[in-house]
This record gives sequence, C-alpha cells and structure tokens, in this order.
Amino acid sequence: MIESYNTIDVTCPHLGPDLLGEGGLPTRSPATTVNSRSSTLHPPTAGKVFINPHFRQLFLAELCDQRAIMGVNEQNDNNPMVVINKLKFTYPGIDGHPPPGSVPLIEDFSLTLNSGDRCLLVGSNGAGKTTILKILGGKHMVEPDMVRVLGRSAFHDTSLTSSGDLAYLGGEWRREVAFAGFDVAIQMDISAEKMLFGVSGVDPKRRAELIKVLDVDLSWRMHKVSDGQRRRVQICMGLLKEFKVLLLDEITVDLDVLARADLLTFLKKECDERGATIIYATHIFDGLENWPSHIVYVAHGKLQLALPMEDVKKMSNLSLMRTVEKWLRKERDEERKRRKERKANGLPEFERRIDGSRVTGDPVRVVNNGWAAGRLNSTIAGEENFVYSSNRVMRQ
Ligand SMILES: Nc1ncnc2c1ncn2[C@@H]1O[C@H](COP(=O)(O)OP(=O)(O)OP(=O)(O)O)[C@@H](O)[C@H]1O
Repeated sequence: MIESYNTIDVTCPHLGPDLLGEGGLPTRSPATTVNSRSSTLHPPTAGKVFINPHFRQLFLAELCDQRAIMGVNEQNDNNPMVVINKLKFTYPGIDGHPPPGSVPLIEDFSLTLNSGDRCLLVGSNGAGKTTILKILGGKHMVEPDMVRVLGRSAFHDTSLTSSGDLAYLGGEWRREVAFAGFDVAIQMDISAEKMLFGVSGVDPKRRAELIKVLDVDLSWRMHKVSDGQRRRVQICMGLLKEFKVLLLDEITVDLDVLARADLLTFLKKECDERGATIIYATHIFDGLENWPSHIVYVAHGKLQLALPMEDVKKMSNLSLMRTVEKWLRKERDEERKRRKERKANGLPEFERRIDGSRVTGDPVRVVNNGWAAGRLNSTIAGEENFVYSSNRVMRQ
C-alpha cells in the first residue's frame, strides 16, 4: 500500500530562508504530494500537518489555509502514477556497490505524482535531475519500494518500458533510439518513413498527428538530415506509443521555436486528455510559463521545493525563468559562502573528491570514479591502464 504523508517539514539542508524573495519556502518533506487537484481546496483528510513556524509566518495566511501547498492536500483516491519514497542513490562502483566512503548523490527524496501532472524538474548543473529521471526510467537499480511507476518497480519490471507505458527520452537519444527493447542507430542510412512505420502496434491516427506536430518529412534520410531534423524523428518515435508516464531530459535543445512550441502543446494535451504524467527536466524556460502544472526544484540531490505552478506564481511575480534564476543564484551564493568558511577554517575550499565521483575524504581513497554516463564501461581513476568493464546494474 502506498503511504501518503500530510506533513510539511520545511527544514532545508542547503538553502537559506529567503529562497523565494520575500521570505521563501525551503522545503524538504518526508513525502511531498504533487497533486494536480490541489487547487480544489479541501481540508486535509488524514495525517498530521506539521508546518515549520518560519514557514507559517511567511505563507500560512495565503496558502496553507487554502490547502494549496502540496503535502497538505487531501489524499487522492486514485493510485498515483509515480511515487518516490525516501529515495537514496549512489552511483555504483565496479562491483555494483557504492564505493566505500561515498556520499549519496540523491538522499531522502520523496515525491508523488498523479495522473495529468506536468512536472518541471529544475536545478543547477549537477543537481541530480538526470539521475532522478534515469532512476525513474528504470536505468539504475534502487530498492523496489523507493520508486514505483504505475505501482511497479521501474528497474525490476521491464515490461513497464517494453510496453511503452513508461517512456524515457534523454541524452542517449542523441545516438540511438531505444524503442520497445530495440536500439536503432539514429544516423544510419534509413528513411524517416521506415523508422516511423517500422514500429508495430501504433495507432495510425496518432502517428499521423505526431508526424504533423513535429513536421517530419518522411523522405528524410537519417544520415543526411540536420541535428534538429534527426531529433524530430527521434522524438516522434519516442512518442508513438500512448505512454502513461513520460520522462523528458532536455530533448528540445535542437528544435526550432515552432517545433518546440508545437511539441509542448501536444504534450500538454496528452496530460489533459489522456491523463498522462510528464516529468520534464530543462534549463530552457522559453514558452514554459503556462506549461507545467508543478515545479520541482532539486539542489545537491535533495528535494528543495515541490509546488503547483499557481503557487509559484502567487509567491513570485517574476517570470518562471527569473524565479528559477533567483533560486539558483541563492543556492550558488550559499555554496560560495560555505566554501569561504571552509577556507577561513583552514580546510580546503572544495572537499577533495576523485574526479567524476562523489568519493570524499582526506586523503582521498582512490577506488572508482563511477560510470561514464552513456557508456557501458567505467574507468578506475588515477590508474594509467584504465579498465573497461560492463555493469548490468546500469542499463543504458
Ligand atoms: N555515471 C556517473 N557516475 C558517477 N557520478 C555521476 C555519473 N553521472 C553523473 N554523476 C554525478 O552525479 C551528479 C548529478 O549528475 P546529473 O547528471 O544527475 O545532474 P543534472 O542535474 O542532470 O545536471 P545537468 O543540468 O548538468 O544535466 C553530478 O555531480 C555528476 O558528476
């Protein structure tokens, strides 16, 4: 059974109190329920409500009383589409286990998403967005109860992805299209038509709509098209099946303004009409002002904020981009302050860490520098003859 919390704990490990301008909302809840129906203002139905006094001062009047903040909402009767429950993750070493002394990259991360939610995942470079999406996409192994997609463990239940119910479009798509278990090299001499019509079990109407939305010319040869054109075919393929949960890791960078806008409109429709759930990690905020239903902000692998978009708008009259910029600036300033303090205390400004890993310590023990993203091999840091190996724990 999925446990739902009605608790807000606003202690924040990394961010100071004025995250959101006037006072801010640093949150880190044991589980934060993102509920698209949160704007219907019902009293909480179960569970205790804990609100940090600082938070109470700032927002209670306007928001908490309206039950508009996630975690204070009524419990959704339907099954959630995505449940992340106290997720903890460290990139594995060669033996498949976290290197000794490593600091978890993702820690105490909880979030629940319901049908129809369009969640924008924001955070600075290296915050952990891709890692979270990959975990949700079943590419990294975690405890089965830490991540449930459609009630199933994303890593252990491979039918989730092979059926198309769970779709992931991310960085690897630059090189190939992994569709329903088949990897197709995206730059081979093959026509767009062959790729798009080679997938069985697709609703022809949906395929036609997608071809129109992404303005794909079926005569394109994949080895001769531009990056953006290739990308359109890739995205088109990735969306052919009627997904229930879609994970997008910045896939729109190559798209022109029109293709991006039309794609975002299509995706919004998928959520509104079919009740699909989308999590989209991006740094590009153009045209996104009215797209997400929720914003989730991650810093240092920890959940900082998870709010319905309407609440973000209530708290900040800045544009979405400026609002996020403010959060990230604050995060960076605090990080710089911390480093300065370390230096003033005679400690190295940066924690010593093996390149590419989260192994810290003084002296650093060279164990493993983790997995090179997008490759089925890893290297041992500091050794001249680096070692290739495969690791079944991480699926590409
Ligand atoms: N294969 C790996 N092995 C070890 N550490 C990794 C690996 N991939 C990523 N990391 C580390 O995990 C941290 C988070 O990376 P991640 O790619 O999830 O961040 P992100 O928020 O998606 O960043 P960006 O916005 O730059 O894409 C980074 O510090 C990175 O160095």
